[in-house]
Amino acid sequence: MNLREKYNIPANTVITIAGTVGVGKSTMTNALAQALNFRTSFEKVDTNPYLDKFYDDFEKWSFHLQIYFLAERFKEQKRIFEYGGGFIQDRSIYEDTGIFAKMHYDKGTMSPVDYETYTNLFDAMVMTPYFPHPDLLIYLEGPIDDIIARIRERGREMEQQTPLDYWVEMHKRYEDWINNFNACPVLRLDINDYDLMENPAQIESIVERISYMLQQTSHLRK
Ligand SMILES: Nc1ncnc2c1ncn2[C@@H]1O[C@H](COP(=O)(O)OP(=O)(O)O)[C@@H](O)[C@H]1O
Ligand SMILES: Nc1ncnc2c1ncn2[C@H]1C[C@H](O)[C@@H](COP(=O)(O)O)O1
Repeated sequence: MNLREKYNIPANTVITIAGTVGVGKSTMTNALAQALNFRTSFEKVDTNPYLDKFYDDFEKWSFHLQIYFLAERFKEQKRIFEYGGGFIQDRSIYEDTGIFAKMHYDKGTMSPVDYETYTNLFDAMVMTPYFPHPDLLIYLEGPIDDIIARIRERGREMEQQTPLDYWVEMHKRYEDWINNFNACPVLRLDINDYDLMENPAQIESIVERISYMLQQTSHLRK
């Protein structure tokens, strides 16, 4: 019996993993997908044609990058729907607008007119009754110093050149964002309470908590 069956997790469940850059979303996505025998939906960083340019010049490329991410995530949403669920998704679509687009607008690196065009498009595509929300959002959180250490350790060139203030600001915004998030149920995990790299078997206790949350919120999906 696999963990999905053991903990009664429906085969069509869709779980999205949220949290700031470097917190461990991809690592968690892989571990959970393997434990539950689910498919994965990843952000494609290496093939993103705007990401490097964006880190070089936020002002010039913010709008292009947000439109690109929106299109990519929407295509992934369609793929998940077509398979009938059973997915772990690395990063939620809600973070694009709630964190990234808003932060760049507030900081002046996305113009008001671009921000309005983007949020209008986002709301028309996503915040409608026709858009299926995930069954659960797992929010990964932890101290900023640990997260910066992970960004360094991963070593993506464009992220190394970005001022530390950028990650600090993002970390703060994430805390405010998650405290007000209500598009779907949320399970919060502190990265210092588990270590999937040192101890992969800990995934079972996370699956158990997921199962509990899904049972507590099952009335919302009927
Ligand atoms: N439990 C952990 N302990 C130490 N390092 C970790 C842990 N989980 C992830 N990492 C490392 O942190 C970095 C960022 O993790 P990643 O899963 O790519 O984050 P994200 O997808 O949120 O950006 C990677 O180098 C990864 O190997
Ligand atoms: N919507 C976004 N706007 C700007 N930058 C973004 C957005 N979504 C992801 N990113 C960046 C942040 C990281 O450099 C990479 C991948 O994110 P990660 O959290 O490491 O999976 O893309």
